[in-house]
This record gives sequence, C-alpha cells and structure tokens, in this order.
Amino acid sequence: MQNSRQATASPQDAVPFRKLHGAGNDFILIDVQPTDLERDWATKARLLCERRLGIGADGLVLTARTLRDRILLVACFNADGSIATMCGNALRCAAFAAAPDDSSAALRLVMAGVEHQAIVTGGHAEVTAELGTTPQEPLTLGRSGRHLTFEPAHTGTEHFVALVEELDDLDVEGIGRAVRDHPRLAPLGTNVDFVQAVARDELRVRTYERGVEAETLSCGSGAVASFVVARRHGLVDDRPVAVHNQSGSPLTVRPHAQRPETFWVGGPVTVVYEGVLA
Ligand SMILES: N[C@H](CCC[C@H](N)C(=O)O)C(=O)O
Repeated sequence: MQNSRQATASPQDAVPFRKLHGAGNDFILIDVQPTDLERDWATKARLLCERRLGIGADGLVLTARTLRDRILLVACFNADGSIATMCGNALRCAAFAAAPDDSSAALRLVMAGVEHQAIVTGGHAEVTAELGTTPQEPLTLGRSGRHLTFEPAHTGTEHFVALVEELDDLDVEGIGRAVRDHPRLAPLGTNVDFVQAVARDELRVRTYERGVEAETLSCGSGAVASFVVARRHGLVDDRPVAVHNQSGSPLTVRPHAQRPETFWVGGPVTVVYEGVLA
C-alpha cells in the first residue's frame, strides 16, 4: 500500500525523491522497485550527493518494498559512491518515510543482507544495530604531542573509537582521516568516532565518516559503537544513553531487551523537501 510519504519511481518516469535528515545526517531517498536495486547507483550517488553541483547529501538511500514478506529493502551509498553496509541514520530515515502517516509503526528492514527492526513514532525513528566481531587490534596514533587510542567496534560497519577528555578543540577531520587511511586498516578503512563521557547516561560524540570523507553532524552506527566502547570502559550503564552530536539533536542508544549484543538507536527524522530529478 502506498501512503502520502511514498512515491515509487519507475525507470520511464521522472524520478521523485525526498531530501531528509536523521539528526543532521542528510540523505537523498528514492523509492524504487526491488529489481532496480541491482542497478549501478554509485555514479548517481556521487552526482546527486555533490553539494554544489547536485542536491547535496551525505548519502543516497534506495528503498524497495517486498510486499509478500512486508520487508523494506534499503541500500545506502556514501557520497563518494561507495556502499555503506550499515547506516543507522539512513535506516531511520527509510523507516520514517515508509511508515504510515500519523501513527506509530513497527517495520522490518534489510540492509546489506542484515535484518533490522524499526519503530516509528511521530517524527522519531529507532532502529536496531548489531555488534559484530572484528579481528582488528586497537590503534594508537600520536598527533601534536598527544596520543589517542582507537578501539574497533563493528556495528554493521567499521568504526574505530577513541575516548577523549575534550572534544571541542580536536582536529576531527585531520586525525579522523589519518586513522581512516591507516595502512593497517587498508583496504576497507574505517569510520572514526571521538567520544567524551559526560555522565553515565550521556556521551558527546564527533564522527569522521568514511565515504563522506569529512565530519558529519551525526552517525547512528557511530553512536552505537561509541556506547559499546564507553560501556567496555565502565563509563556508561546498560540503559538509555543520550549521544550528543554536532547537530544539536541527540540520538539515544539503548540495549535491546531480547537480542544480545543488539542496540536500538533512535532520534528525530526530518523531511526537508520533496522533488523530481531533472
Ligand atoms: N552515518 C551512518 C554510517 C555510515 C557508514 C558509512 N560512512 C560507511 O561505513 O562507509 C550511520 O548513521 O550509521
């Protein structure tokens, strides 16, 4: 069933899109037929996400409904055309866009072969992220007389997380890029999160995102990775934790009550505008 938040593109039509952001992480969302997901979207992602020559976004998100299984298939391409195997904010935006208007909804979504749950209530969407295993060891980096240790946390995609005393004066892009491009992490690289523990239920996080190759205003899988590393160090408890980011709209991370090593990440979603691709 279509709803007023939904408009499906078919190849011969002008292609409708929506520009949304999930707590400041911004996306172009196009609803397609399931078979269209197989097309090569990398070039389109690069063109559309370009901030001067395109619409501008951190990523391109494609959604397709499988009516029989009632699952929403979601693919996310970073602004540079690379695939994001997990993007918490893209999943939140996709769930919000697919949910019926004016009611709360529970949805199932699949991104990169992994099933996620979603709950949409009003202008808020929450999705699950699973903690995976990673063979990577921590990485210590010296910069301007300061040493930072980055610990791996795989939350559906690669993250390296450093606990810091102070976030505001950090060179997030410089240090983030050095970790992202570290030869030991090639060829995949990583997203990089800097975390300041403010209270046992409050973190501040700044994230350098691979594929955007810049600091973004918020990152869902990064918020979960930050929670996991802070918890590993005994800095937060197993209860909802507010993750403040650069957008001013915090995300909330909380452990899933039924599924081990699974977390909910929630926060606001905003539709900025709708349009048709020229
Ligand atoms: N912003 C996303 C993460 C994107 C990850 C992507 N940059 C990559 O792994 O290549 C989030 O909300 O989880």
